[in-house]
Amino acid sequence: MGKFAEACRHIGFEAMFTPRMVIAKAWVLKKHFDGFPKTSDFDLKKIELPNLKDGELLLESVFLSVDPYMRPYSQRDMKEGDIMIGTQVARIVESKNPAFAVGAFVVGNSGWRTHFISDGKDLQLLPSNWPESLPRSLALGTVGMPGLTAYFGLLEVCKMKPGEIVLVNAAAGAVGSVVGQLAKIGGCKVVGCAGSDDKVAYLKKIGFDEAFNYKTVKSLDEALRKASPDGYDCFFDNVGGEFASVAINQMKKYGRIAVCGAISQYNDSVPQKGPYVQIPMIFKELQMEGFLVTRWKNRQEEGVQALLKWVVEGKVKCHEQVTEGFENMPMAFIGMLKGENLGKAVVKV
Ligand SMILES: NC(=O)C1=CN([C@@H]2O[C@H](COP(=O)(O)OP(=O)(O)OC[C@H]3O[C@@H](n4cnc5c(N)ncnc54)[C@H](OP(=O)(O)O)[C@@H]3O)[C@@H](O)[C@H]2O)C=CC1
Ligand SMILES: CCCCCCCCC/C=C/C=O
Repeated sequence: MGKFAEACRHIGFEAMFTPRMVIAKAWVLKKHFDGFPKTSDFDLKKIELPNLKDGELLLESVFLSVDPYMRPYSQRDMKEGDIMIGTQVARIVESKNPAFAVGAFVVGNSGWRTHFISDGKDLQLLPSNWPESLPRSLALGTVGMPGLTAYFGLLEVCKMKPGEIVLVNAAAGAVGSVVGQLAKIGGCKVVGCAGSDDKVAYLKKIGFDEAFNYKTVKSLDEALRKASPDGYDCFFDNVGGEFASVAINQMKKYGRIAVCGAISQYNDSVPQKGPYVQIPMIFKELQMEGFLVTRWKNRQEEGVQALLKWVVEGKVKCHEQVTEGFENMPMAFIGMLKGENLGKAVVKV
């Protein structure tokens, strides 16, 4: 070590001159899921990160998202040994890119990792008007991808109009809880279904007109009819399968169904066979449209600003299920698929 570096070490400036070695932790898909994911399907790896090149930045994940799409995505698009796909809120800890300052927070799509290097192209800075008091984790939930799914799904796919009746399932989750609240803001009557009495109580607290526990009702058909004897104009379907097959028969004429998710089918090893949709589609003249939130990438700013405003004004309430510790990511993911979350499931590193 040279005299200058030695002197720096003594006065604590060593880190300024010694390139820091960062070991990132990452969760990989060890084995393709067979049915419901198990913790043994994941492996925790350590990866040594190289020094930054010009234009690059080093980021540290602060919150990571666990989302249902990861389950079908892993089956279709991942190989065993790949790092789990996912989004995080991350802090910039080192920067050789003038567009990104150290200390700023971004949303990244770098998978289940504690640290990563980026050239900035795939990063989204948190909006500059993000209030200091608002948890940054909301950028993964109500003011992020799930909130945008609710926003564009309701406006562009369901085409909801004031006075209409909206049905949403998985209603106490990240997408569903925003769907219900936006439909209320839009002047609709909202019916929500969720898988526990606590979730049902939460839905009523945040303004749903009717809510019931789909796991304990004697007949789903009767419960839907009781909640809205006139039927439904819009059905925001997060669940698919049996629920959707029953609900389609209670759509009003010219009703619109937004096929957002099919979580009841994601863990099936053998595809479900169900009743077919053609008869109600024809005689009720329904519209049923599948969508991915990414369709509205070019309107992301509009959606984020609208959601942020409603959250700041207190018109949209948020709840998060926060799991502490990066090592608990698989557990948080599995828990969310089992319905253990109220609101958005996130992991705090
Ligand atoms: N099309 C798109 O672009 C997008 C689609 N999605 C989809 O939206 C849906 C909701 O996602 P998100 O809000 O993030 O997740 P949630 O926060 O709603 O969490 C998932 C919830 O699904 C419910 N659930 C799990 N298994 C079943 C089942 N067999 N039957 C009924 N409900 C079940 C559970 O709630 P409960 O206790 O009520 O059963 C669980 O809490 C998912 O299907 C997801 O794939 C999400 C984002 C974008
Ligand atoms: C890691 C980047 C992926 C972010 C895109 C998320 C798109 C979600 C589409 C969801 C479909 C069904 O759940």
